Amino acid sequence: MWRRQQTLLRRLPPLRVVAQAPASWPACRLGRFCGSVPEKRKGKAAPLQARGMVDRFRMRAKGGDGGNGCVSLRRSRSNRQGMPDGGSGGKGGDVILECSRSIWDFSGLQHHMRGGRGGNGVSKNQIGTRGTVIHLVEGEQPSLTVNKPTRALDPWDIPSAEEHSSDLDQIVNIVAEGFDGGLSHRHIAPKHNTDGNDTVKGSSSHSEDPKYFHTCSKLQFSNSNRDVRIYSCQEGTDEKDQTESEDEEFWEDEDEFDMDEEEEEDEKEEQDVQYCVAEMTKPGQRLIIARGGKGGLGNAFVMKEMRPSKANRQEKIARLSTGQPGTESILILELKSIADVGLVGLPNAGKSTLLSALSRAQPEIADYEFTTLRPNIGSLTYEDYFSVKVADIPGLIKGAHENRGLGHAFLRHIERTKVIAYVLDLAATLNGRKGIPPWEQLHDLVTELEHYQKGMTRRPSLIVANKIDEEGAEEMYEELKRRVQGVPIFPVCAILQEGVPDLRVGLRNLMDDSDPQGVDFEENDC
Ligand SMILES: Nc1nc2c(ncn2[C@@H]2O[C@H](COP(=O)(O)OP(=O)(O)OP(=O)(O)O)[C@@H](O)[C@H]2O)c(=O)[nH]1
Repeated sequence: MWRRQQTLLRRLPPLRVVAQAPASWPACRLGRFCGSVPEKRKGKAAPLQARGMVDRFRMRAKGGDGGNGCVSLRRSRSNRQGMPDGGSGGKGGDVILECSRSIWDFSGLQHHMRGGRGGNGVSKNQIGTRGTVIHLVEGEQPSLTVNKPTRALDPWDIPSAEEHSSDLDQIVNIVAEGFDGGLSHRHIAPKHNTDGNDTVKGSSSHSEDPKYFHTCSKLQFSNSNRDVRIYSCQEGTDEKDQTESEDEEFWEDEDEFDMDEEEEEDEKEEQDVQYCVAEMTKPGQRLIIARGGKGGLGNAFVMKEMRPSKANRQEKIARLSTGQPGTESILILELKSIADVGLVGLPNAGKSTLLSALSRAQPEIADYEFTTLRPNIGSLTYEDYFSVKVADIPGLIKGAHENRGLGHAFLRHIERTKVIAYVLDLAATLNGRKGIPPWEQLHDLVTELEHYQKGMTRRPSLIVANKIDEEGAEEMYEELKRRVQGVPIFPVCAILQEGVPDLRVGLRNLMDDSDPQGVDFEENDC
């Protein structure tokens, strides 16, 4: 078994952890293709992948095939004909998706996941042995108890843009709770999550059974505060040669399922995707994404339990001894932040500076556009220990919905925020700069958000009029107040942290506010 693990390890590339990773990636949305594997299309690289962060990922999972039952006779002096003693084959391994705090993004994930094949039955009534594991991260130790959340790597510990989390997130061990996402089965009912916290619930599955995880090593590719880990476990050790050849076939498909092609294929197949079939938001949640096939029956079992007639005995034994194939599914994994407040602004407006002023986050700040290439999340804690998560997403530009700039790629991270804070640069047109006036910035931002999701701008919002320290900014601020109504406007100098305490109060008020309130400004004003 050890040799086999080594073989598999060699074949799998080591998993990477993205060191400069965002802190909080709570929800993972899964979509399942109900159609067949898409036709190969060569071409452009996926834009997000090119930028380093993988927050959308397509993968194919295949449960391990069940091992074959053994046909064997034990002969003795007293029984020359022999007694059937062939053991049944082991069940193929399931491929399980697990939500974990230590995953940053999908960059360490394999596009193909396959559960191990169940071991073939052997003579003397032994069933296929249990326990071969596919490791996803090099160097992790096998664990006997994986049915609880693990904290192998705390995202807050990784030096990057995120700060130390002060909120005491409850680590809820939902542990599968009979969690059968049913993804590996024929029918999947789309799940509509309303509160962003619920998850798929279902009937019982193996994952409840501690036995099932026996000798299953959990190893993770990593992501975040809420994240996803995939591992595969197997009941039954297979016979080396047989499995290896099957594995090779599976990995060979990799070319046909190339990462570069996936993003563009997504567009083509939009109509085939069942969106949001499951959401994983709490550490420890597990989802079986492909089930291992049942093992074939050994002749000892068939003879004892089924007592086939002499006439069809051989045929029946042969038929029942074949292990069943594992199921297969193709999924899209998508990361979504669950921040409370989303900072939205044009590039260079000072969002990252503001995030670092509001919280202890230390995102990259520079005097050029698109410094922020991935969302950063900071935690804002009040005196009464009320905590608010603030997400700073890469700058939006006009036409983002037509995929200009970083496009809509990151907007999904603020899709669930309760409050939107529009960060406007008061100094964009001052001192000879050729920027956009703040009210036009706001107009562009609102337009882009509405393009992304209708009604998005109706949620509680405020405006951060940043760079009030610049010469002429006061006048711009007055003009902005005149043109924009309906939302509070906070003059701020993020760099000197001026106006930040008031802004904190304003954000808190909006968090407590139950009445939706959006930006309201005269069209002809902008
Ligand atoms: N004068 C002044 N400059 C500021 C203020 N806040 C931010 N800046 C500067 O504005 C520039 C852009 O700041 P960032 O925080 O990187 O802006 P951003 O919106 O995150 O930019 P992107 O990453 O491109 O989206 C930096 O040079 C900051 O020093 C402010 O209150 N006053």
